[in-house]
Amino acid sequence: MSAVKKIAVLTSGGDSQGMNAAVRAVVRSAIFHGIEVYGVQRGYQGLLNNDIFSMDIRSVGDIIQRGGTILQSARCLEFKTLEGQQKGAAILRERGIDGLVVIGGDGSYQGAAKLSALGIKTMGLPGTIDNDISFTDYTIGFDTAVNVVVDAINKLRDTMSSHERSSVVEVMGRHCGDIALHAGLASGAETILIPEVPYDLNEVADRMRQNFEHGKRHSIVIVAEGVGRGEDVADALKERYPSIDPRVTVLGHIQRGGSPTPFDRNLASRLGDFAVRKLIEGDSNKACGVINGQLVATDIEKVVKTKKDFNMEMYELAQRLSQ
Ligand SMILES: Nc1ncnc2c1ncn2[C@@H]1O[C@H](COP(=O)(O)OP(=O)(O)O)[C@@H](O)[C@H]1O
Ligand SMILES: O=P(O)(O)OC[C@H]1O[C@](O)(COP(=O)(O)O)[C@@H](O)[C@@H]1O
Ligand SMILES: [Mg+2]
Repeated sequence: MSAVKKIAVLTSGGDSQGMNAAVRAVVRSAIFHGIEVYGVQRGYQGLLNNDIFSMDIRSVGDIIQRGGTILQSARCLEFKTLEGQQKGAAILRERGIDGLVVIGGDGSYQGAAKLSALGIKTMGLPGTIDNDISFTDYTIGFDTAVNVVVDAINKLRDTMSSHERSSVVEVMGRHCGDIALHAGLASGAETILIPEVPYDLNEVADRMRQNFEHGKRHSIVIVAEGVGRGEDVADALKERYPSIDPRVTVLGHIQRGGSPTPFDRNLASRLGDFAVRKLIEGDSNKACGVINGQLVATDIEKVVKTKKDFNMEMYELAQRLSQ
């Protein structure tokens, strides 16, 4: 006997590649288990607007390969208030919807926790490119975003080496350096500036000068947006070492677009199905993730309170290899 009869799914916060694959998995897994499933348009904003529609097997056809989210996403201030949350829970209850899968980041998770306290069974799926969610090794969209960054840096390397120039590349990651770190190691960047590790621009400039003196004619500096603007880092480096004259590239929202990698599609598919099975078992207020390849469900409060471990070993390796 399933603990839920009708469930809904929404995507919220910054979108990420693979959200569609997750929506597809939720819808098809629910239908497979004989549960009715609804889509909520535009995250919590759509919930408050009662923008909810019935979904079937075909409504998620031909989306596994598409970036963005067919359900669209939004940020909704009203939902941060108790009145907003009560209104959302009442709308779901009136429709007989007793379970909700929320695909989003830490903010969206907190909304899911509030709904759970109001009697709606909720499951969170980590949909964000930042990889800033604890109790999961990876978030849906992170792998694709890293691929976008590495692809861009490959292109930059071509022109930078032709002109013996340095490049400062600003990447996303509001409070988390994972995109910068993973893309930095994979693309052989000389310098990776991230919020988790303090840095000294004098040292960075000195290192670039030493490298130049030892025959290195171009270099890549990756700056996670959580550290500051790439433009400011470039100005500061030029001030300290005028002959560098770096060019700045801000990758911006390009990193949130494009077809999800097979890794992200598979992660999303596994997590979407897992969330539905957890709801069927009667579980609620959980964040679904994958740790060492195993699917796990952790209390949302614990997840939002815990800062994700930073991989210092990987950071040090990137430094050692980029002499
Ligand atoms: N503390 C909270 N309580 C209830 N809802 C919240 C809370 N924080 C965020 N939300 C909802 O989740 C939405 C997305 O959160 P946000 O932090 O912008 O993105 P993300 O989920 O990607 O971290 C917010 O616009 C809001 O509607
Ligand atoms: O889409 P916006 O509002 O410009 O937000 C940009 C932010 O969203 C992200 O892409 C993803 O962050 P969230 O998952 O928390 O929404 C960050 O890397 C970036 O700082
Ligand atoms: Mg967030």
